[in-house]
Amino acid sequence: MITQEQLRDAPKVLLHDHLDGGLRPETVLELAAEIGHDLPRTDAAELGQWFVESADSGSLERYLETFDHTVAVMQNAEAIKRVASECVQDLAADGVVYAEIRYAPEQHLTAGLSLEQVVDAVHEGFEHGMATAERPIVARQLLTAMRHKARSMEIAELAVTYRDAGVVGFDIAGAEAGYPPTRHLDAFEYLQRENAHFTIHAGEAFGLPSIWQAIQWCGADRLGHGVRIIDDITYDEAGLDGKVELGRLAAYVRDRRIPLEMCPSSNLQTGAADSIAEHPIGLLAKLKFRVTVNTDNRLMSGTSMSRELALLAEAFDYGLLDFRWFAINAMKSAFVPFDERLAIIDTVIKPWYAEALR
Ligand SMILES: O=c1[nH]cnc2c1ncn2[C@H]1C[C@H](O)[C@@H](CO)O1
Ligand SMILES: [Zn+2]
Repeated sequence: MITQEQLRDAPKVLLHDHLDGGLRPETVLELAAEIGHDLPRTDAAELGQWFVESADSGSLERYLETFDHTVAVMQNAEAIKRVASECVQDLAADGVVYAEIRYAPEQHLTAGLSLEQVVDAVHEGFEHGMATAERPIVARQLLTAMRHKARSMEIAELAVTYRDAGVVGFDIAGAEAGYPPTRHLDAFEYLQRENAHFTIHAGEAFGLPSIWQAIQWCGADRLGHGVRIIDDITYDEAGLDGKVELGRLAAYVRDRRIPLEMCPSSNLQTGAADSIAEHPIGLLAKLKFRVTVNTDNRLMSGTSMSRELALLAEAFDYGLLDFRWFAINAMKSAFVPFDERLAIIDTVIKPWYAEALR
């Protein structure tokens, strides 16, 4: 049995976490009071509960409505810096040693900040967070463009401009149905020409065509969620132990070792999966897809990396060897340069597990 302490201490790698989905409820309250923004609750614990319950909606569109409040309080540089710093501190306290944290700069301009000022504020917040965290952590930014809007090219250029200043990649997010990845093909083609990295939210609220486009048209390095790849896999009722056949797309994803940024709790809330035990991650991990475990939105799901691992351990009987595999999978899939990935694997992840598994 893994103890709570081991779960927290185990070095974890997080590739999919939204900055505007991970605020502390107390911070939302304080920042809202500063700018006179009305919130649905006035007590921190109740507000935290409200986010989880409202996000627990069964649809991605309704889940996303809760972000109106977090985005509203992240419109000035001081607020953004604070949120960014606290995010890094909270992840480090939970044993995350490497994190890529994403947000959409275009959503933080209503009080007059420029896109560059937003990225600078997050950068300063991350630097502060890393310097003050209770454990060592490396935090990097991914810049997201909203898929229903039309600023992806501009945001992709911003990601390239800031590639040596804490930004390691690009992403698109928001409602998936009706907004296919190819809508932003120019941005993805530009990034490929610039030798830049990107991931795409795909196969969460829409199925295989979204995943296929993300990979075969847009050239995504990784898939955000990607749970619906399960629709291209046939397996009998015996499920995990029976006969399994991969379709061409699923085989391609596995053959090419395309990382899946899986977020179990978030998927239950948006209706992408019915329970942790039935979540495709069980079968995908068993079939040795490049599976990684992530939080998506800690505030909306009331979760943390160690909680996600605990839920999986309970459902699939995972132990330290599985956690080690998830951490190494994720670190191999990170967007920082190869030597930096290897250094964290060799000097942080492997030594901790070697000791814990002794
Ligand atoms: O899981 C998600 N799917 C699609 N979009 C998402 C998800 N979680 C957060 N977002 C959106 C809402 C945020 O405001 C935006 C940028 O972080 O990304
Ligand atoms: Zn997400």
